[in-house]
Amino acid sequence: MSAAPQHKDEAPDDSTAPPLAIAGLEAGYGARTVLSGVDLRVPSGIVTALVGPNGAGKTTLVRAICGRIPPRAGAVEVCGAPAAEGAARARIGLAPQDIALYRSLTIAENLAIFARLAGVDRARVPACVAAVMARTGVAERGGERIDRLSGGWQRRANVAAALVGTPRLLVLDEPTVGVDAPARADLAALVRRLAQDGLGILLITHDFAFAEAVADRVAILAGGRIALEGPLEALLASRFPRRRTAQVTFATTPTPAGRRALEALGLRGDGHSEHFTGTLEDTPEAAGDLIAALRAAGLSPRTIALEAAGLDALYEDVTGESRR
Ligand SMILES: Nc1ncnc2c1ncn2[C@@H]1O[C@H](COP(=O)(O)OP(=O)(O)OP(=O)(O)O)[C@@H](O)[C@H]1O
Repeated sequence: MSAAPQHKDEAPDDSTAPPLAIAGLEAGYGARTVLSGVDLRVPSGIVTALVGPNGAGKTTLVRAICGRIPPRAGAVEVCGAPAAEGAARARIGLAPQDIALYRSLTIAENLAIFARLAGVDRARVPACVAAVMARTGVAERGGERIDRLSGGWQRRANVAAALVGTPRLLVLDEPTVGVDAPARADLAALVRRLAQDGLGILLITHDFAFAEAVADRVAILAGGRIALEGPLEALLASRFPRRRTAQVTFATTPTPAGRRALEALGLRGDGHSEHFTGTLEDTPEAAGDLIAALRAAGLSPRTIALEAAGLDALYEDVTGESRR
C-alpha cells in the first residue's frame, strides 16, 4: 500500500495495528440491541467474508465500523484508531451495496469528485484518478457514463471510488448484486489482487459461491455475535469431518408427508421449495443408500448431488437456516 499521504485528513496510522479490530462490540437502535458482543479482526492482506441471516446486523456492523453509530460497549478500531475518529475514517474505503456513483457522469469524473471529497489536492487529482483506475482495471472504460455500463463495470467503478483515499480497510457490501457470471470472475480476481496488495478486506455477502472463491476466512454473524470465524477449510474439516452435502431437488414441492420423510433422512428445505439439503457420512455407499431411502419413502427426486460440504452447510449448521 502507498504510504505517502495524499490528502489533508490522512493522519499517520499505527501500521502495526490491523486494519480492523472489533472487541466486545454492543450496538443497536433505541431499546433494540442488535449486536451483543461482536469480536472480529481483519488483518492486512486477508479477505474475510461476513455472512449472516437477514436482520442479523451486518449493516449495523458496517455502520459501527464507519463510525456512524457509537458502540454501547466494546471497541471498534480501524488501524488502531477508534472508528469515530477522522484517522479511522480516512483509512476505510466503503463500497456500499447501492452503487454510490453519479450515474450521468463518467467513471473518471466520479473518481475525481471522490478524490476531492477525500481531500486530495486539486493538482494531484488526475494522478490519483489514473492510479485508482489502473489499480482496479477500469481505465479502459474511464470515459464512459455510469448509466451506460453493465452491472459488473458499475461494481468495479464502485470499488474504485472506495479506493481513492488509499484506505487500508476495504469494506465491500454485496459487491456481486447485478453482476453476471463472467464479470463475477473478474470481480473475484480484482478482490484477490487488492488483498495481495495488502488491503484488509471485509466482504459482506449473501453470495456464498463468491465468498468461497475469494475469502481467506469466513465469519458467521448470528444471535448478535460472530458465532463462528476462521479459514473455511479448517472450519469445514472440524465441523464436517468426512461429511458430504446432499442436494436433492424435486419436480414439484413434496407433500407434508414427503417433507417429514426427508427430514427424517436429515434433509431440510425452506418449507416451500423443491430443494432440500443435508449432510451425510462420506462413504462409498452414501449415494446408493440415499437413493434407496428416498425410494422407500415413496419419493422420486429429479436430481441428487453429493458434494464436499461448503459454506452453505456451515451456515445452515450454525444458523439453522437453509440457503436453498
Ligand atoms: N435505523 C434503524 N432503526 C431501528 N432499527 C433498525 C435500524 N436499522 C436496522 N434496524 C434493525 O436492526 C436489525 C439488524 O438490521 P441490519 O440491517 O443491520 O441487518 P442485516 O444483517 O444487514 O440484514 P440484511 O441482510 O437483510 O441486509 C433488524 O432487526 C433491523 O430491523
